[in-house]
Amino acid sequence: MVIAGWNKKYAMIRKEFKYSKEQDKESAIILDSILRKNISNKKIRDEISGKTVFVIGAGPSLSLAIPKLKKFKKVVKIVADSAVKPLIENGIKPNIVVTDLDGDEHSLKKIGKTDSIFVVHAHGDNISKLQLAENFKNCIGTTQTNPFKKIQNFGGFTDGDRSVFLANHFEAKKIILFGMDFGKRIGKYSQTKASERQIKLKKLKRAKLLLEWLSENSRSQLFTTSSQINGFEKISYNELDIIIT
Ligand SMILES: Nc1ncnc2c1ncn2[C@@H]1O[C@H](COP(=O)(O)OP(=O)(O)OP(=O)(O)O)[C@@H](O)[C@H]1O
Ligand SMILES: Nc1nc2c(c(=O)[nH]1)N=C(CO)CN2
Ligand SMILES: [Mg+2]
Repeated sequence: MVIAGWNKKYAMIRKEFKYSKEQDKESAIILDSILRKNISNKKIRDEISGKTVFVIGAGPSLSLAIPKLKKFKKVVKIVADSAVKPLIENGIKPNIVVTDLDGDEHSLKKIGKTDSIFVVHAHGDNISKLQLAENFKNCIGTTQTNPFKKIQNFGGFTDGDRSVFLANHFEAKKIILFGMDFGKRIGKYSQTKASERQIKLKKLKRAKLLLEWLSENSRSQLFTTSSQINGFEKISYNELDIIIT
């Protein structure tokens, strides 16, 4: 089931970014046809339900977070797109990758061969990239329109906030954010082209508002090590040992 109120949020996003519902649907249909061996939700639920999970984005604070993250080998890490590359370069393995396939292709393909679970998002502007999903051993597909066949909708917009909506959907006990700064600076690890900076900043603004909206009804405990988000408790890296228990 789609999170209550999502369709209204999606209508606002379509209006703000001038997206076409028809193209979003078309993309989802193509992804559905590509996902011949999509995995069951049980696998992903087992990773998340009742657990503390980290959601890792590609904001400026990711550089500071990486040395801290190395300590927490056993904590489930849900990693948004461009954050995958710097993490694997530092020996940190994502358990779940949330991507609309515009992160570093080489890193996505490399991790796609392992047992990490991929949550691939189809939208009207990534149709040409969907074929990449064939490289992922464990993969599920998502859309921002209505779910159908193998394609699901857990809510959310950018890869980072969609990771939080995913963790919320599968009832994580605690969700702790890293590299999720939003604000006016795009992180150096983000694969954003110069021509897309303005639109990216607008997307980040929308993503933050969606997380604040989610926090109003979430049953997960929400924390952030990055900049302040209403509804999330701001914590320091020193507090992690206590909070993850
Ligand atoms: N200041 C920031 N700069 C970059 N990413 C950020 C920032 N703050 C939060 N994030 C989160 O990190 C995620 C991963 O960053 P990345 O640059 O890969 O995004 P992206 O792949 O372009 O995202 P999307 O495709 O969803 O727009 C973003 O989806 C966003 O939610
Ligand atoms: N149609 C469309 N949908 C999206 C897009 C986008 O560029 N086009 N980008 C997203 C996150 O970056 C999420 N959803
Ligand atoms: Mg992306």
